[in-house]
Formats: sequence, structure tokens, C-alpha cells
Amino acid sequence: MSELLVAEGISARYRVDADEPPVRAVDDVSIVLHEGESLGIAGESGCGKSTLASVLSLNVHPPLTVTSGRLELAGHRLSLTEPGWRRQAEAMRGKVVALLPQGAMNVLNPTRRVSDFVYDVLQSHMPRISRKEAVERAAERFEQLALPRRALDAYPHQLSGGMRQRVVAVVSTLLDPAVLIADEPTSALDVSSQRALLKLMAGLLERRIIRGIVFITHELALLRAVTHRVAIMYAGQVVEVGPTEDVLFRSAHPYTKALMDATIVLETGTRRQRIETIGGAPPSLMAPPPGCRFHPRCPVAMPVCSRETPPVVTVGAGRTAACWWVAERMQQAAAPAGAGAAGGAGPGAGAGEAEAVGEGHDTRAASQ
Ligand SMILES: Nc1ncnc2c1ncn2[C@@H]1O[C@H](COP(=O)(O)OP(=O)(O)OP(=O)(O)O)[C@@H](O)[C@H]1O
Repeated sequence: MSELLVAEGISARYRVDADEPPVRAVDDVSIVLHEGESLGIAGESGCGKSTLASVLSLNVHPPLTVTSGRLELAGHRLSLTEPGWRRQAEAMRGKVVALLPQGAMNVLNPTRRVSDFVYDVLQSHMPRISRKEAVERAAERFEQLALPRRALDAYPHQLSGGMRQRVVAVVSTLLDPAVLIADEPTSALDVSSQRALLKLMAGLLERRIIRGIVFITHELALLRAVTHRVAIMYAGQVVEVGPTEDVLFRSAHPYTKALMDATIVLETGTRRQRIETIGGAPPSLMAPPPGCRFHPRCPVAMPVCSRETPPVVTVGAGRTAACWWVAERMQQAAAPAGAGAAGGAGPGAGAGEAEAVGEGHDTRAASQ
């Protein structure tokens, strides 16, 4: 499968106060989106998902800066720290990559019709397009995706929230971007509007209107519905990547397992959530812990985890996890029988496949 988006070693930080260290919101993240694929990005609130969405969609504005990394988007290469990359990014925004942000429906101006919005969007990239052509182009796309053509004549208040969100989603694809970065696009929608938007996004891919989607959410149920593969983030880093069902139901990384077992708790007075099944809270991204950032909360942490950055281990076909504990288990599983494999992966976990971490906790305890 060919690669549509390749992000390598992306680090991005917010510097809000000169007297304080920057917030290292995304730190050395590498991901790949394949042609025709929907890739989910999940993790607790504050783990850097939206920041990564901003970088991947080339929407990087102060106080956010990119400190390292390379991006390849539909054959266009950008080195995000070289002078001139912003100009290049500006030319690609909307045309090569488009962002559907949280609460996108609110971009519609209440005093103007949807058709005015369509014209504004298209005209800003295609100064010569006539209003008639712009509206016709949108109408065709609406029909293709089973949205009523009459929505173009409506003012935003005449449409439901779900319809407004779908309208903005479709308008964001009018310049035929290769990649759509959808950042929590279904948040604040009721269940039936969520379903309709997910169907619309699947339609965009199936009809090859777009060639790939990065779908950001903290709702794990949605990942199953829309994504082929998923990357799990913790404290600004990717900890596990693989096919969605494998990552969610046969998690390799202790954090993914915790996330799957979690009761997500909304913290009073904020829109942040934390996981209740494991103690502690995610670290401050101004001063993340050394080694593995999850080690202070990890039920299977080893001494090395607090000292050294974990290796990225292949745990199956197209699956990786960044974890010392997983690395040790893979090594044990690969060792010949009787060669000190006590406490290694259990039955069914061959050299190329780590077993789900849930059972692994018990196995490891037995080996100590
Ligand atoms: N404009 C900003 N200025 C300073 N820090 C920011 C800003 N936006 C985000 N951050 C910080 O960057 C870190 C990552 O935030 P980000 O919004 O990317 O996470 P997230 O996983 O998308 O969270 P959520 O699910 O709540 O949107 C957090 O520590 C957050 O407080």
C-alpha cells in the first residue's frame, strides 16, 4: 500500500511565557497514512492530538512552533524547520491537505447563506471562479454525498447542528485535498448526527473524493467505526500503532490497555479527562518524566523505564509499541524453549506477536 502522508520526527511546542519552559505538546512523532486509509489518533485529553492535527494540516501559528520534523503529503515534501516552509504550506493548505477542526460548524457566518461561504472558500484559492461556478461545484458534491442541494440556500440557523457540520465537512473538500485531517469532528453532535457525519466521511473515501483521513478522537468506539489503523498517543508521543481491532482489543502497550479498561473521568471545571483505572495523572508537558513518559503510572514499569527512552518494537504485522516491557516479552518469546523464557509471552504469542498486555501483567508478576 503506498504512502500518502509520511510524518517523521515531528516535534512541536507552545511557548506562552518566556520565564517558563515550553509545552512539548508533540515530541518526536512519526506516523504514516496509506492511500485509501483512515488512520485514527487517540489518547487522553492533553496528549497532543490537536497539536499534531495542526502540524499535519499545516496550520501552525504562534505560540505553536515546530522544532523538528519532515512531512511528505501526497508527494510534496516539507522540512518543517527550513525557512520558506510556511509559504509552501500556505499554497498546500486546503488543496493538498484540509483540516476539519473541532466545532467546525461554527465557522459559518450566521448572517450569510451557505452558498456565500462556499463562494468565499473557493474564491480565496481560485480568484477567477464565478459565484455560479462555485455554487454549482458545491451542489454537485452535495448531491454526490446525499446532502440536500437546498442547504446551499440556507442560513446556518435554518440547519441543524449535524447538518451544519456535514456542510462544512463537504465544503472543506471542494478544492479536492488529498488528505483530510478531522479533529474530533463529531464532538458536540448527537448520536444520529455523529452517525451521519461518519457515513459522510466514509463516503468521501469510498468515492475517492479524498485519498486518506486522519481521524482524531478520544472516543474509542468511534475508532472502530471509522478507522483502519490507529495510533495511540500519551504525553505528546505515539506509544502504539497498528490495525484498529488489534490495538484496541489485543493491546500491546500498558497504556493502551489502561485506556481500553478506563473509565474516562471529566475533571471538574475543565474539559480535560483522565483515566481512572490507573493511579496518577498525565505529566506536565513542560517537564515530562525521563525515559518512558508513562513509567510513573505504569503497572509493569521496570528500572530501565525511568532512565531510557523505550525502543519501538514490532509486535505483529504492521504493529509497533514503544515499550521496554513489551521489548522484554518479545525477546523472551523469541528465545528457544527452556532458555530462560519463564515469564515470557504465554501460549499463542509467537516471536512475531506479543500477547495482549492484560494477561501479561500476571505473567510478569510470576516471573519476578
Ligand atoms: N494555545 C496553546 N498554548 C499553550 N499550550 C497549549 C495550547 N494549546 C494546547 N496546549 C497544551 O498542549 C498540550 C497538548 O494539547 P492538545 O490540545 O494538543 O491535546 P489534545 O490531546 O488534543 O487534547 P484535547 O482532547 O483536550 O483536545 C496540552 O498540555 C495543552 O495544555
